[in-house]
Amino acid sequence: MTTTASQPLAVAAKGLRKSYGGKTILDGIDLTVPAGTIFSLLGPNGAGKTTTVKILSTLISGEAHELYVGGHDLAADPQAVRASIGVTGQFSAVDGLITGEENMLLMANLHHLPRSEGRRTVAELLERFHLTEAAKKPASTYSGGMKRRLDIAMTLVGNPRIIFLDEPTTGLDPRSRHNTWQIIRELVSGGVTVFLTTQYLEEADELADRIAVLSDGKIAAEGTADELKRLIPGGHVRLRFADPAAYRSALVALSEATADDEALEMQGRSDGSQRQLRSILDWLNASGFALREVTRDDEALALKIPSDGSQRELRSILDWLDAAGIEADELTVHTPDLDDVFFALTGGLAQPRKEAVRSGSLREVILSGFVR
Ligand SMILES: Nc1ncnc2c1ncn2[C@@H]1O[C@H](COP(=O)(O)OP(=O)(O)OP(=O)(O)O)[C@@H](O)[C@H]1O
Repeated sequence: MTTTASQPLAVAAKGLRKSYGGKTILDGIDLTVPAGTIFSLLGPNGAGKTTTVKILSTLISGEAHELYVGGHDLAADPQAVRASIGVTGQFSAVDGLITGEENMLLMANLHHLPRSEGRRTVAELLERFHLTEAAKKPASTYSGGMKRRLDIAMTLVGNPRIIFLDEPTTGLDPRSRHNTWQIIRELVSGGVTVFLTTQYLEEADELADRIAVLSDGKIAAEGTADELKRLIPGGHVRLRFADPAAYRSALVALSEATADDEALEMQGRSDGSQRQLRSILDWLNASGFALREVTRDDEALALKIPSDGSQRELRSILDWLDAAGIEADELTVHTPDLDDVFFALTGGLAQPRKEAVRSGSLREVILSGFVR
């Protein structure tokens, strides 16, 4: 299997391209999926997710500088790739006219499993996917969730090490969706690699070790859910004060830090020591902190400070509070959710922010007369 320095790779693609009639669908994308992990390809309708899955699972051809699946060179040995993967597409492979068990046995035949081994595997999988009771009923009588479970169970008959799940929970109710997530987690804990496409950001957030956002035929961003959330503005640290005096002190400390050194000297302020002010200014410089974007919530006695929530930034905020002798009663880190990331990266409209925080620059705060 292809490996990085640390881990074998289930999928390694470099410069993957696909065009239909002169229209570029995939514009040279790179994908790296370590074995035994869940990788999610996220993108809006028509982004090229299914096309990617189809190429990686040998259903259609694509061009690439390098394309390995399950350690096999896809161009040189597609048969070996097929033997190591399972695919569950958007459109179910389940035949409604025959029973669930018959659907499974058909798959066992397709995989040339000996009869007794086929029966044993099918019985085990039906049991594992809670379909034993319904096994003898026509699949057309199954609910959407049962059909999806049967579909995934059918994919597992050949014991694949890599599974491609193309939008596996589209159209499922929340309970069935959670059941499917549980199944996916169990698969991965058994060592299987899952390559998942989805339009549900929550799904990628829940399941994926790594996420790639596909937009306009390119990977717009890739990383863990947390890394992606830090890529876009919107993250902040919220400081809440129980004591109105402490809240005002924090505002005063910040407001003094907005004034430049000269102005401070001209003001001859006496309620903040030079050392304190210096430490605040140092902190602001060190953290690259955009002071004008601090917002306040007078009712909640809370300040919202833009931050990526990283350890470094949290430390500098705490250092600043210490240096200014201010004690906040609560410090919470808010990162944007994947919805924000998705809209920002795929060019959609940004979601309205969720918190109802009165905003205004600190200068506006001061000018409004709140801090005297
Ligand atoms: N056989 C084909 N011939 C021409 N164009 C195609 C073909 N298959 C896909 N496309 C086009 O390629 C683009 C990507 O399609 P694809 O199905 O990969 O997107 P997707 O990200 O899976 O979208 P969805 O979430 O809607 O399933 C779309 O514009 C689609 O119309």
